[in-house]
Amino acid sequence: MIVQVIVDIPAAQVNRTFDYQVPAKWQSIIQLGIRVQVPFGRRQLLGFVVGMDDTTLFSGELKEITGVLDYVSFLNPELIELSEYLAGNLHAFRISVLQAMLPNMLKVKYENIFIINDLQKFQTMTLEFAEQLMYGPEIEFQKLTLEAILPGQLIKEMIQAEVIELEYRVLNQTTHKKIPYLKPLLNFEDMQAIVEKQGKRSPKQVQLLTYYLANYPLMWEEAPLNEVAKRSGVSTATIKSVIDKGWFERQERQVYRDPLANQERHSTTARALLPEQAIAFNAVKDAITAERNETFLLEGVTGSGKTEVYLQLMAHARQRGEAAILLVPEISLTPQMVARVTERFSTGVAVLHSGLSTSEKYDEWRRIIKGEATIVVGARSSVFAPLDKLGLIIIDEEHETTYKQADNPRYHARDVALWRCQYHQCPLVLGSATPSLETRSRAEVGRYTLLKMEARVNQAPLPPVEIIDMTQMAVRETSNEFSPLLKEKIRDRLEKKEQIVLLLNRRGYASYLLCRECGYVLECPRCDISLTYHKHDHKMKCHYCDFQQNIPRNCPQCQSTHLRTFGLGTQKVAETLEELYPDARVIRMDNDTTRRKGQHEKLLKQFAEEKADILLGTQMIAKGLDFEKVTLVGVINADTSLNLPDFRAGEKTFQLLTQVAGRTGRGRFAGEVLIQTYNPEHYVMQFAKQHDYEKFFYYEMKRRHIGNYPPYFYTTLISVSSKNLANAQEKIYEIKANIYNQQSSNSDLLILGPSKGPVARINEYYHFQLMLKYKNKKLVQSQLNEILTASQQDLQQGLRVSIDHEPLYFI
Ligand SMILES: Nc1ncnc2c1ncn2[C@@H]1O[C@H](COP(=O)(O)OP(=O)(O)OP(=O)(O)O)[C@@H](O)[C@H]1O
Ligand SMILES: [Zn+2]
Ligand SMILES: [Zn+2]
Repeated sequence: MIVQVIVDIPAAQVNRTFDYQVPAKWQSIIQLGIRVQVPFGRRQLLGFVVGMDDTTLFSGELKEITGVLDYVSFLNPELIELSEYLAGNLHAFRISVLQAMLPNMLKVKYENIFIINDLQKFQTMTLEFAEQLMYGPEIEFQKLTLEAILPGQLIKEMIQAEVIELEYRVLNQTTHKKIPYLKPLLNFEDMQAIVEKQGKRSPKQVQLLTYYLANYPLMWEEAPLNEVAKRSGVSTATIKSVIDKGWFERQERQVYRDPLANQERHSTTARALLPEQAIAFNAVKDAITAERNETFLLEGVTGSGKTEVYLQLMAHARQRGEAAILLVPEISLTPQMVARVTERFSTGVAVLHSGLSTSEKYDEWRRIIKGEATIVVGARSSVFAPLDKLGLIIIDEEHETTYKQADNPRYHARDVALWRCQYHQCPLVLGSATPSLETRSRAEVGRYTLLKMEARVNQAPLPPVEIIDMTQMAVRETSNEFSPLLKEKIRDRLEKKEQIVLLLNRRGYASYLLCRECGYVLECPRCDISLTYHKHDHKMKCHYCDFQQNIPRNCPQCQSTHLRTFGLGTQKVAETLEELYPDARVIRMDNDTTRRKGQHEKLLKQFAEEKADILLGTQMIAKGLDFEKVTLVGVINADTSLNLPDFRAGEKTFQLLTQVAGRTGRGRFAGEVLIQTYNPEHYVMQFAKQHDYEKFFYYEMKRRHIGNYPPYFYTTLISVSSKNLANAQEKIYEIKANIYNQQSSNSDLLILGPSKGPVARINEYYHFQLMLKYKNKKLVQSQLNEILTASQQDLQQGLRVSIDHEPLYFI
């Protein structure tokens, strides 16, 4: 048997498969996607099995693999095929793509252990090898495989029969969580007899036995020890004493860590769909039933009930025995969405997100692999969930930039989903109130099917939006950030005991330190950008490289003591609110207050329970929230994100404003929105005022057409960075010249730059970039391949070269 292996080094020379022989002892356990150890030159490397065959095209003598690392594969044949497609399409190394598909667990250091679940069976099955075999309740993986004491086939059989189980153990932490269980060893009559005999002695033990007798036969099998203690009202010491007496037995049981354990769950059932919901539901349902690969854009205004449509579609797929993936932008920001899914489906849901510990995440993946979870909810990387029978993928808030990975491999979850749905011949649903221009324009030309939901579930109109012209305000004298109208409306809602959401647009915005004498702005010594003031620890920090320093007493340039912080932070706004409305209860939500795990959920829960009047936050409060009592939304500064050097600045600002405006008027109470801006006439403000995504879309499309931007052109950003300014500069010009030489007379390829990145120097690295815009992917294919191939060599010369297709971030 011959295996094709991708070795674990991201480099052009090894960006292909290598063939190896498999010794007989391992042949029965080789599967696609498992990791093996192979000799490579003088080294031993890790690699992934991506193909199996009986023959090879290699003419020399093949080497043999030297070890097997997995018995369970986290990659199925589909994902292996996908990795090849993605690597080619993204100009990334195949190994980087494979790595991105795996749960983090397999990327950290770990040891492999077999747990023996059934000692008796294990002993019987391994009888003939008993002499060589040393083991306790666990057995080292190495013993069984690398030293090949047991035949692979036997190991496989024992795994299948669940006699043994493979566990990856990170450092010293157990991955399978165990909890103690208690099991009575006495029967009913014996227990009764003991209680009678004991009389007044050992009252606590009697209390425990009486509890068992009273609840017979409940919990007599075995029950969690802590639960027994709690219910019967005895201490764990008492339980220990009855175990010592031989009346009870203590057992260890493996449990899956439940990431949702601390949330209350009510169960819900499908609601009767409203007419627009029903039309959308039926269209997608038909595609699921017909096993048709069709992509739908579900363009539904905020509060139109998209989630209910998702839930019923997932239920339909499950009924047919198929799995479904629901992608959300960021799980910690959308606890309500996760709750809705788990409330609807009581079992078989896996929730994956970055907030989970490595082990928790691993548990969830194992449930997916074993087919125990067929509905997967998660952020970007969940699109790789190894489900075998996919019936549906849904991407909620499809316009969100978090769906694109910011570093290598720079994949977009939407492209991955398109590929997987085609593979499985199933539909893809892209949902949003404000779709990305790319998606909406594909619906325009019929490549995607457009489904619209224009009415809100509560049958109420979208809330009226008022634009407040901040240039008209006597700003200099009013010392705060609130216009008189916004102040008045806040007071009004506080009096009525209704709730308020206030957005501070922090995108592209920070507070900095300025000398009022000479105008000096404190900058990062390693990056060409000003340092940001952090109030909570009173430090100046760089947002690019983590540099930090104390606030200087004197200006480094003129020694003056007149240094002042400028700019608006949530902390400062919260202070102003406190001055203006001393009795109002304010929740502040930003990176500082939500750093700790679970903090998002906690703050949102407080707000939901009306333990606060005002929710003040950055963009993290803009989406997904569904609170009936919110009747006022205020945007404190709408403009900051408009001024970014990014052709999508208008689109992103419009999406943000529309999403946050949608947080009000969702229930029985009417809502209202105030947007403070210094650009009241700007088209983004005007269309946001009208809640008119469609008009915005056509207008923005015209601008993109004139500027030759996506979706009319494909874009690729090539960046070069180096500590040496001249080298970086030289390299970027060389790349440009190469592309230009081969394509000089082509009007379908435009090259912008080279230019310095928006921040010219980050962490001592100088950045230069080149933007390619083209109509046909073939135009640049070979040049991009060349750049990738050379990148390893460049790296050795201190040059980092990267290729980013359809960049969403400009750094
Ligand atoms: N068919 C229905 N009957 C009754 N209530 C419904 C129905 N569908 C949805 N709802 C309720 O309407 C509210 C709004 O729905 P949902 O949050 O799904 O809207 P959405 O379109 O996802 O909004 P957004 O884009 O603003 O997050 C929710 O409270 C939901 O429970
Ligand atoms: Zn810095
Ligand atoms: Zn100064």
